[in-house]
Amino acid sequence: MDILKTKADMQAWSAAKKKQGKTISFVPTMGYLHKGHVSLLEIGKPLSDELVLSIFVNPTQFGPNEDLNAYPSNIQNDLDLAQQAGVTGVFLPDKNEMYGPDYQTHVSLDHLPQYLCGRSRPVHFGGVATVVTKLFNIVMPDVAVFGKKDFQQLAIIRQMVKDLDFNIRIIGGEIIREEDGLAMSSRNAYLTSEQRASAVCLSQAIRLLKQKVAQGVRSVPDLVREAQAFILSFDHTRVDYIELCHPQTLEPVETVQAETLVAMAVQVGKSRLIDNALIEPA
Ligand SMILES: Nc1ncnc2c1ncn2[C@@H]1O[C@H](COP(=O)(O)OP(=O)(O)OP(=O)(O)O)[C@@H](O)[C@H]1O
Ligand SMILES: CC(C)(CO)[C@@H](O)C(=O)[O-]
Ligand code: BAL
Repeated sequence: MDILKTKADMQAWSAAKKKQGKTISFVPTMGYLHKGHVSLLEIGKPLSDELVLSIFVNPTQFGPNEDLNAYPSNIQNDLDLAQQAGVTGVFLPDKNEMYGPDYQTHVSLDHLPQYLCGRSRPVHFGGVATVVTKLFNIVMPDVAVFGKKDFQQLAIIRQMVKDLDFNIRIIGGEIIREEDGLAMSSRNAYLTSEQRASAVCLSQAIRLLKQKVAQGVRSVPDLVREAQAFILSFDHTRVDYIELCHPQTLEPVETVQAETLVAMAVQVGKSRLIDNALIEPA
């Protein structure tokens, strides 16, 4: 497994592989790897000859009051997991390597970032679109794998790849969960044991909403009210949003008539946790 710390080294590595006729799968991450990340590596591995993992905590996708400086890190453990998963190249740049002092170009999308997480994280998706564009140009993958836990991020990347004509196949990996249903996340590391017990409220609220829809409830305000009350019955929780929306446009819906995305963000202690699922009315 090769570790590449500069853009030039990474580009040269990928160019050399391509010259040998090899294809490249790519999994971008911010590190502190867990089984969710490993599942994306497992998806990417059989699809190409080479498997590249990037680890970069991208400062431009964090707002001023977010957890950039507290973001967890354990590079040695990440490298061990990467090796076990068959990664052949790790891109591990630092902040100055990615953004020089005169950096001034940003990628933005008109609509998709306005919904869901974009409302409370106004700079987030511009930062993601910009860094993923840079990572695609540096790693030059044939295939890139993103998790469905960040459903809106995946939708934005797909749109960006289409709009900007990247010749990269984008694959979405299913959400990997703890035994009690909590979606795995690097931010689960911030939870105290009491908060960890409350964190199950997101996946349980999704289950509740699925049950209500199966019972025939169709009114989104009613569904959201029920889910909100359920989540607030757990200690240490604050609802950022619970929304039901169109799975492609992410526009809010008023009634559940067709396949609908339910997405939520809940602050549990210091962790802002997200979860989502598709609901199909019977
Ligand atoms: N539980 C999960 N199941 C599947 N994919 C996941 C899961 N958690 C994260 N991913 C995916 O891993 C990739 C890298 O995400 P990232 O490094 O931000 O991890 P994270 O655990 O989501 O961290 P955070 O706590 O910042 O949300 C993204 O494509 C993300 O959607
Ligand atoms: C895609 C990504 C690596 C860009 O920094 C990040 O948003 C993430 O880990 O999901
Ligand atoms: N997985 C999304 C990265 C972030 O929350 O900044």
